[in-house]
Amino acid sequence: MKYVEINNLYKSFGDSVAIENLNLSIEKGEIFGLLGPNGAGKSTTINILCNILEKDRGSIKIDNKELKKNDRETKGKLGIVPQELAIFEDMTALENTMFFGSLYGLNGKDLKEKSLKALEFVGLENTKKLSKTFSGGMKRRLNIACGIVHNPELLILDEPTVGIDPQSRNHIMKSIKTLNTNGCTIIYTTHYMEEAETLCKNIAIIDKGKVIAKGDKESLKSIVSNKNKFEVLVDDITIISESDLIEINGVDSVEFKENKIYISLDREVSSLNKFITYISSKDVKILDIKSQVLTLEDVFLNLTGRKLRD
Ligand SMILES: Nc1ncnc2c1ncn2[C@@H]1O[C@H](COP(=O)(O)OP(=O)(O)OP(=O)(O)O)[C@@H](O)[C@H]1O
Repeated sequence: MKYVEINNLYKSFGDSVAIENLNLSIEKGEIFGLLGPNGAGKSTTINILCNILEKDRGSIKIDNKELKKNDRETKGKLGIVPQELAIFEDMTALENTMFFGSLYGLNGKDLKEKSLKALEFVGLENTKKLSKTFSGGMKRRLNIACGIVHNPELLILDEPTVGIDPQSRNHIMKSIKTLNTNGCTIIYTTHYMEEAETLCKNIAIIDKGKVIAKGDKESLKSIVSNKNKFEVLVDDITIISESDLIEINGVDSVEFKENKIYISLDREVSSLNKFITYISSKDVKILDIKSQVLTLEDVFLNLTGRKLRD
């Protein structure tokens, strides 16, 4: 079931077009990745989704309802974790989450309980200090707690891991997975393709305000190639026959160099197992396998001639 439907969304700032007839649909319960380089239009798209910015034209439906200004019911279903930290530095973590919870209409015991739960979720439940004393990663985690305090059905995260240490990054990635497992639909914008690969099932790659490719990871990669390539180091290559290998279903090409086999396999056929079984049957030891599996970076490079990150 579709939870978010964006049709022909258009937004310009003066002469500069930020979003040009963007179409996206996001399924209920998925983590959807919006991947693109700086200036691609990710923040503009999600700021329109959250009613922070007004669109020029196009339509947005959330949970089958056209998004309108000041729609309290839809607002209550959304949680936003903005790219710029939206926390009050002179308040504690709990004061922050309680403030944001109250904006969503929570109050009394419910507000305190949900605020504490959100802090526990991001691992900040025992922090009593003012937020200005927090590390960058802790501030980012608090930013997330403020966005989830009211248990949103749809959580939109705008580059939530920019400029933080690997430990906080891992914590955030894990939290997002758990939120999703608990039923929250998530839109995750990033220019880190590794994050999109790890978290998201479906991804839209945007560039210069346009969707240049969308689909699940495998279909995006098949834009570039439908082959996976491996470099396999063996202890004795002389026992192996190139013609036997090429006979294996799904093997596209084979090349021998010194004690290495360079093999290209059809992505749709699981032939790696058969290849390994063949090598083992010859009593040859595999010393190392290096995968040259395609990444979303390759897809972006192929489509635009540029890298995601300069
Ligand atoms: N308030 C604004 N006024 C003028 N131009 C803007 C404004 N906001 C965004 N833009 C322009 O719109 C385009 C899309 O910007 P946007 O911030 O949506 O990109 P992004 O993909 O989120 O990039 P980043 O990762 O750098 O935030 C850019 O060319 C940007 O300069």
